[in-house]
Amino acid sequence: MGQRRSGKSSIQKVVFHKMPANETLFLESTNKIVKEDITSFIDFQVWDFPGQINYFDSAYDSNMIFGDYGALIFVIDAQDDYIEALNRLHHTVTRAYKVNPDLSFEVFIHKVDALSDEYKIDTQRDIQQRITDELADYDMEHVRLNFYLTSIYDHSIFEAFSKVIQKLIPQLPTLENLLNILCANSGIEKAFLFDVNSKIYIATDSSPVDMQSYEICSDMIDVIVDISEIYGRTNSFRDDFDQSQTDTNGHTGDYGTTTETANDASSLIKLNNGMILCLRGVNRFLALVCLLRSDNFEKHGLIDYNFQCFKEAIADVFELKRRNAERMKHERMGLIENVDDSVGG
Ligand SMILES: Nc1nc2c(ncn2[C@@H]2O[C@H](COP(=O)(O)OP(=O)(O)OP(=O)(O)O)[C@@H](O)[C@H]2O)c(=O)[nH]1
Repeated sequence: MGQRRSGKSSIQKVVFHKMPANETLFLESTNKIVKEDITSFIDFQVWDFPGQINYFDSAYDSNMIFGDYGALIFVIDAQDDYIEALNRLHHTVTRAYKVNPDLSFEVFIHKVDALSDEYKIDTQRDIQQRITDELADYDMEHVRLNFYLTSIYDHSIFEAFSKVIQKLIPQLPTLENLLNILCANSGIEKAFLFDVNSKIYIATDSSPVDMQSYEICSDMIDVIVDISEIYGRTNSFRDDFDQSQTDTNGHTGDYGTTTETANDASSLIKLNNGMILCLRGVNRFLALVCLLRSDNFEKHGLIDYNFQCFKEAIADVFELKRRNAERMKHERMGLIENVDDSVGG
């Protein structure tokens, strides 16, 4: 949500449709709610609310708008006067919180590409202060809002979206734990588990994320996708991530003739600062990208073995999730049958 022209549709197009940032200049204003299904390691929907609609109008049902959702992202154009946007944010938060207190509120202070570093920080501080004061005036200081400085012209929008999505993944602590174990036992400096389609990272190990490592790991996905689209046997690494195997060291892998090799996409890039970037396909949607010192890569047999264990553990985590979802579905159906029985009886 957010004011007109604040950049909502651009964010959606850049993150989920790979639209180059400068092409968003030609996007037309959205005039109805656009719902988009994202199919990935978890299935979710992204709704784009047109800025021109006043959804506080009694014609709109608050339960429908704020009801069953995980996160509300409010986009504020930092290059514009944001007082009106803050009023709207305040109304939105107070109304949404009443309907759905579990909703996480995420504020993207957007289009910061044109602002100096100092001005960015001042803007964030000002926005944060104003909205906190306003919420406090309405006895709502306990409602937590998270703030991000974003732009579609750099990686910040992917980083912010990653953090929003991570909060919606119940398995996050398990994934982080697995990454920590993998890093500690393989001499890996930093590891990210990426959703290949959107370049959102769904988990990372607990060492601090420095922007440079994140950017280079995220860029590696683009490089590999591009190379595989040109030289891979399948048409698209992204579409057929589980069927392709690329190796930038010169030899192309044996393309998934068996399911054993199906998820074995792998690639190595040696950087000239003595570090190695390593990508491994984990499943149809996910890839692990890690950064390690070249001396640690000498033990690559160990790394391969550890990685295999990691991959199996990830498969177990998602298999458990699938089985739980199925069990809940059956339980619900059982309940419905019971209700039918009792109604029929
Ligand atoms: N400089 C800069 N411009 C941006 C950024 N994101 C979006 N824009 C521009 O902002 C303008 C409006 O973007 P839209 O995505 O159409 O805005 P919207 O919020 O969806 O607007 P409505 O559909 O009217 O609600 C476009 O010209 C984009 O190119 C950004 O990060 N930086």
